[in-house]
Amino acid sequence: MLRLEGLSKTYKTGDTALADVTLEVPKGQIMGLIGPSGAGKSTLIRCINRLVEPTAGKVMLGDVDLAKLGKGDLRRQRRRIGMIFQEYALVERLTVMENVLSGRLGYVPFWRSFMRKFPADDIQRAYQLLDRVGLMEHADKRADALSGGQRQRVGIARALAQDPELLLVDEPTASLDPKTSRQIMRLLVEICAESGLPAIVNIHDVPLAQQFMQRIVGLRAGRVVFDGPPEHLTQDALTTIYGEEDWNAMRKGDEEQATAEADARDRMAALAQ
Ligand SMILES: Nc1ncnc2c1ncn2[C@@H]1O[C@H](COP(=O)(O)OP(=O)(O)OP(=O)(O)O)[C@@H](O)[C@H]1O
Repeated sequence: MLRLEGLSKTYKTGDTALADVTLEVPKGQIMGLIGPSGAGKSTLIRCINRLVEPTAGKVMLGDVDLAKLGKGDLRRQRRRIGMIFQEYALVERLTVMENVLSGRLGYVPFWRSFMRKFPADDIQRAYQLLDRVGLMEHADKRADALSGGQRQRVGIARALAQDPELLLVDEPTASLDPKTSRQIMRLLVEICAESGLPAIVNIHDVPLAQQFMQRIVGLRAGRVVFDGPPEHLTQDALTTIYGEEDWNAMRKGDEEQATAEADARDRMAALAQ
């Protein structure tokens, strides 16, 4: 379980990116983080793994306050947090299997990782994970030979290989088409439910968040202005999060995109006949 208590961040420039955020993500819950550009979503995720140093507050992962740790302890504790990124962050010239095994690097001694000698248990687990994300037959391919959706599946398997207690997911579908985005979201939701992992997903796409997240937290100017299930995310709530003008513009953009997708589908269907 993750608990943030009074988490705040003011950058040296004087920008207050997070102001007194308190929330809890229980085991197995997948929480979507939404909000306009500059609301503090990335800062929140980065304060949890301390890529950004919080100005105040606690980041409790189980009994440990990550915000308090010195460098050595932090390095060890970071193993407990799996990260999944928008741009996948794979090593392109390594195989899918090697990329998944790299999730174990925090656990194996340096010489073993240097020689790429991973324990048999790690290799067996990596195969299980590849099977789980539907990439078993691609294990020996180089990462740069995969599609975007397949790369993100590798990213998910690598994060899980770490045996994390928390997943932090930063715009996992921003580089993917709508259908692949939904497949990736479904996979993430299933995995969190199966393994009891709590997850925070930074997500720009509101309809996608509404479709897949069990809980949505809306940030505006560094503060939590909405926290509830997707069905409570009414037009009023969205206006509170995004502001009247921005929300209308976003909605219009979504409608245009949906019309364009439907149009493309119709044309493909006509061509197929
Ligand atoms: N390194 C930095 N130095 C100074 N200010 C920063 C830094 N990073 C972010 N900020 C500021 O903190 C605020 C929150 O930024 P953050 O990137 O967390 O928002 P976000 O919700 O993730 O935005 P986006 O959706 O555009 O990625 C913004 O006002 C931003 O200008």
